[in-house]
Amino acid sequence: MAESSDPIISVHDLTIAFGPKVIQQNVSFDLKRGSIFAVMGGSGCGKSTLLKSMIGLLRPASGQILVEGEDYWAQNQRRRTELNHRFGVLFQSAALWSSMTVGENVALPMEMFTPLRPDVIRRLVELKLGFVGMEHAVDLMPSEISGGMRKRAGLARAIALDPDILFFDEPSAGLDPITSARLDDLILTLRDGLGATIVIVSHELPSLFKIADDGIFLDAKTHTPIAHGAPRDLRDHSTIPEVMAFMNREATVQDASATKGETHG
Ligand SMILES: Nc1ncnc2c1ncn2[C@@H]1O[C@H](COP(=O)(O)OP(=O)(O)OP(=O)(O)O)[C@@H](O)[C@H]1O
Repeated sequence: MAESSDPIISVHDLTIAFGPKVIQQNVSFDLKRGSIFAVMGGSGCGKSTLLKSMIGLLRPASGQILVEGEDYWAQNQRRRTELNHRFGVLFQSAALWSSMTVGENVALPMEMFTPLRPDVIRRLVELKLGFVGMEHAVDLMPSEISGGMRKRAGLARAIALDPDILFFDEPSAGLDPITSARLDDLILTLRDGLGATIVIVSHELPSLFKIADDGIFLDAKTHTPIAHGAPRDLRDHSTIPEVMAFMNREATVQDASATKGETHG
């Protein structure tokens, strides 16, 4: 892990849009090296879309994403692909190839992007699966393992190329609370053990309070971030009604217009 205090990624005045439909604008934040950064906000506010623009799947309408000072979207495709090797991604579904064993899934990025010999790859696959406690599942098919195990296998694949920045989109979706808590511990281990920097999109507030030390809150109504900070700090100290309601799981936003809208009998 580099010792520099410079941000590993800086997002500057980003606008993300689908054609004329602006999803979020004026998005700016620094991703501190070694942090676990939460992208928060209600359904449809643009969390996954922001993630997509950070991992190279969606070109922003304007603004910059600097990866250690290098303007990601100003690079040609070849350079962007090189930068992508620094990124590990785990989507909600874990997205394992169903026709390949767990081990083959983890091996795939190494086969595609490294010149390593098959026996070396096999050893590395065992190491990666060992890291997530899945070494016994190397020869199983994805259909033979549970949802939590699939997530862990997806994690092993996400770290196949030793990325230093990991992106997780709803990693605990569909998991029971205990499996979800174990995944939190694994994410902390990835940060502390491998020195990775992690960006996480999640609605799981207990998980965010436990693991995230920074974040951004995207507002669906105004299409712009309305708060920055660690989820637990936003929960305890934010005075913004939308943020307070979200962080404290309140069904209604406590503001003047909401109170006015209440009817009694
Ligand atoms: N390919 C697309 N074309 C047009 N609009 C899209 C596309 N993908 C997503 N959107 C829209 O962009 C907005 C943001 O979607 P996104 O999936 O990023 O939200 P989210 O905050 O991740 O939501 P959730 O928490 O429900 O997963 C939504 O209004 C969605 O309908």
